[in-house]
Amino acid sequence: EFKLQYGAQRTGKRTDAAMERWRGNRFGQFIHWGLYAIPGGVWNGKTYNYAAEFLKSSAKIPGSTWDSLMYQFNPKKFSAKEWARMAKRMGAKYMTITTKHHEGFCLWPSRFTEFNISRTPYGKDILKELVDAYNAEGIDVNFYYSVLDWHHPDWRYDIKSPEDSVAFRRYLDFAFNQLKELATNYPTVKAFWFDGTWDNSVKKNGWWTYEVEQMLKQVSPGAIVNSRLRADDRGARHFDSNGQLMGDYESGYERRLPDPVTDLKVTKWDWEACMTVPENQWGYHKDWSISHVKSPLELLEMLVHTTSMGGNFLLNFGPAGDGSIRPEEQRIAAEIGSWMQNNGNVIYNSGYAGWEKQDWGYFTAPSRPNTLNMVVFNLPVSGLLKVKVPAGVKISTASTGGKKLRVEEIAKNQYLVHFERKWFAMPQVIVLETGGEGKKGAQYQDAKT
Ligand SMILES: C[C@@H]1N[C@@H](C(=O)NCc2ccccc2)[C@H](O)[C@@H]1O
Repeated sequence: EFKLQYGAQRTGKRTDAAMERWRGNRFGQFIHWGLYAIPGGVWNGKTYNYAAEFLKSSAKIPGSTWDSLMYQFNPKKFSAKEWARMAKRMGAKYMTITTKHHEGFCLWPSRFTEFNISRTPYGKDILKELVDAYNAEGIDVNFYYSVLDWHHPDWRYDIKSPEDSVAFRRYLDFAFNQLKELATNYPTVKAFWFDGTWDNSVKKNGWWTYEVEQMLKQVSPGAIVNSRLRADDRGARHFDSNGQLMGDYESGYERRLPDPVTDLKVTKWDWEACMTVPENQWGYHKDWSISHVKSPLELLEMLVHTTSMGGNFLLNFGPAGDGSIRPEEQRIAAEIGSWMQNNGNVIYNSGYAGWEKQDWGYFTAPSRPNTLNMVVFNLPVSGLLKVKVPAGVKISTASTGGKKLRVEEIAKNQYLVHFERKWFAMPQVIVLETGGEGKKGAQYQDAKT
């Protein structure tokens, strides 16, 4: 056990109302929008296949050239209300917006840098427009903030000299002031999503990450911060040197999900997975033919998978430089939304059931006791869905769309749900009621081998 000043401030899940709301929201929309959306992965006629929000580094563009994109930022097709309505139809309960990405450009009129929205032809406070439009639709707004900042002269990747130390301290003060500005000026914001904290410079200043968490929770009571913000006294990140999760939820699942059989440890804490639609594009890229583009159904399965393991799913949208949402993303919002319309109850306020994963799909546990949801993605040719229950649990009924299905107890703590449907276009939901008595005197004799 290490004695830590800047380690985890709490063990176990937060149980306050703000965290229960964040947890119950389950499904969020990530939005990556900044100057990188203007070139969209193409520079001087050349398409760069790397993530579009890194075009500055992948195309080796000088800072002054990149920064002058600010004078072109004038999204004629931007409508915060339209974006919010689309997110509502998709069934997102929260939205996380990049206030400042690695490029350092601020979507709000920050008084701590000129490199912000007020200096663009657009001029208006995009952050305020988005917060107001999404909140008006009943969707919570969270702020993404990159500590890594390619624009700020005092940013350092490591601290190798007294000069680095002095400069980086100025940078940390700048970032602290920006964060306090964000928490103060946008009081309805619920959570802060930190990124760009993997460099040695931040790892050597774990105290600052602790101070930021404390300040945000003072300025904005109930505020939620992700584990990615935090480094402890010894530079350990996400989990402190004693193995305790820092921040309020684990944010290490980026473009990957925990395995439902081998990674069950994640069910012990709150966590969120964030996901791109292409293989690796967060900002708008003009050419999505360069990688696999996930279908609405692939993404819907990831949402259900995440809920089944007690996590939140943050699905990314990368609006174009003109403020339009590309057709692929519109279709994803519409198709996921059509399923969520009728089945959102298996996602919202639902989580890990603690039952053994089966091949046909995922269990989710609603807040209502003695009921469980089966979300079926893969129908076995037998039409028989295997369910193994924890010792002593009995299944009394199974129904889909209000229609009863035959439930057959076939061995100790094992049932088959008869689901004779031969084909379906969207995942099917079966509701299980538990309780009651199993077969009287049922003898399931273990074989002698
Ligand atoms: C949530 C995602 N995190 C950012 C990311 O992958 N940064 C890693 C990175 C930072 C700098 C150069 C290469 C790669 C992405 O741009 C997204 O914002």
